[in-house]
Amino acid sequence: MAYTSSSLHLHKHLLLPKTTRRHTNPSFVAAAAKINGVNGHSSKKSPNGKAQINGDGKKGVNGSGRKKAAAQHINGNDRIHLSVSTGGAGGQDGFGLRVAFQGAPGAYSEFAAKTALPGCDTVPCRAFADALAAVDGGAVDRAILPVESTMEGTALRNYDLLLRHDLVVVQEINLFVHYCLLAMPGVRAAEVRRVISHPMALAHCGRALARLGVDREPVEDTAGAVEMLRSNRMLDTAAIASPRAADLYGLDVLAHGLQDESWNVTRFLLLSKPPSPVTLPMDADAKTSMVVAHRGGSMMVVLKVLSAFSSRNINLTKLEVINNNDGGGGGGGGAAAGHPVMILDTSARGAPTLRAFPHVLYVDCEGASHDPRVLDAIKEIERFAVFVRVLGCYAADSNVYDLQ
Ligand SMILES: O=C(O)C(=O)Cc1ccccc1
Repeated sequence: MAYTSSSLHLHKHLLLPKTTRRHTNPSFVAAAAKINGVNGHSSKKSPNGKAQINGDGKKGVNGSGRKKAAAQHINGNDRIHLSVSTGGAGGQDGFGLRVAFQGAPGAYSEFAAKTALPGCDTVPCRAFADALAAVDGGAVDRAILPVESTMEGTALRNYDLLLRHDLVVVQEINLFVHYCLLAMPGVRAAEVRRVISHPMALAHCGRALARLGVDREPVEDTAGAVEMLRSNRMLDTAAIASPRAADLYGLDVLAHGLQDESWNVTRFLLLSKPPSPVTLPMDADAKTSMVVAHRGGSMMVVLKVLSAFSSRNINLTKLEVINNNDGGGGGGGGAAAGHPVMILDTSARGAPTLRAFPHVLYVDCEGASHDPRVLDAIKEIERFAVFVRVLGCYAADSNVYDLQ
């Protein structure tokens, strides 16, 4: 992406306040662990009443409300898995829904989809753009998209894709991403010359790969890398993917926990065609995501946006500043010549139009989009912004779900 951005929020303590971490094993039976302290290092174990991940897509496979306890050790953090009950991460099962994801079966995005809607049927797509086109065109009911990670901040390319479509955010899912190094059965670590994976996975494991002294090659997705190893019987190449992918494709795990940071969480958004098919429970904590386009002078605009929310006591969970061509000095992360952000404007009567904006903010706030305080804040922002589009209003979920 040619433009630059600066993330004012995406550090782990702001991304995931008061985190509850929930574990799902490959058959999606969940257990939960509550981590007090946000970075996973100081995990104070505390029982948590309920977790909500269903079995492997079949009704009634898990134990409703049954409590379980177990301990495991990853990256030096002891955690306790506590309880199991029905329902997806957002309390929905998703039976009968088709969810498009990018990658081959076993990709992290597929796990995220199954965590959100355990009963859904997942539909693999070659590219994220294909997944979004599938939901836009009505071929599937939802698409799942990774939009930010604790290690790399906002996935700007995926935000770009999201903004070009008339889709709404219906759910958020935070997934703990645990990377393994996988190879064909019998291959030893010393024989590996090259590692293939999704670019994000390669970036997240940069230090480990440098230590191994191997070449890196990006491919479409983590599970696709595993599939490629298997079908081409590659003996000098390893893939970075999940332990679940190792099981699924019958590969050996050469190393666990390859990520450079032990706390590696990716946030995914579940998207649907508007209007949102999800009704928020009355007592749900909600979040609203929006994009704000403005004329430049980012820092002043940022201050005004902050004031619109803070004067109404509304908390922000994300504020990302994008500037592409203001010649340097636009604030945030600086500026660089590049392409404007293309946003589909669905507000006007008639066909939605794709509009180009050089200065954009991505904002997530606490509260529902119909909450009078949030509505007022948006009205205030509209007085100085060029364009505001609400991307969705959904239940806030600060849990971090974990594959075992
Ligand atoms: O390649 C995958 O498995 C994906 O789903 C994309 C991805 C890659 C790394 C972290 C999170 C999502």
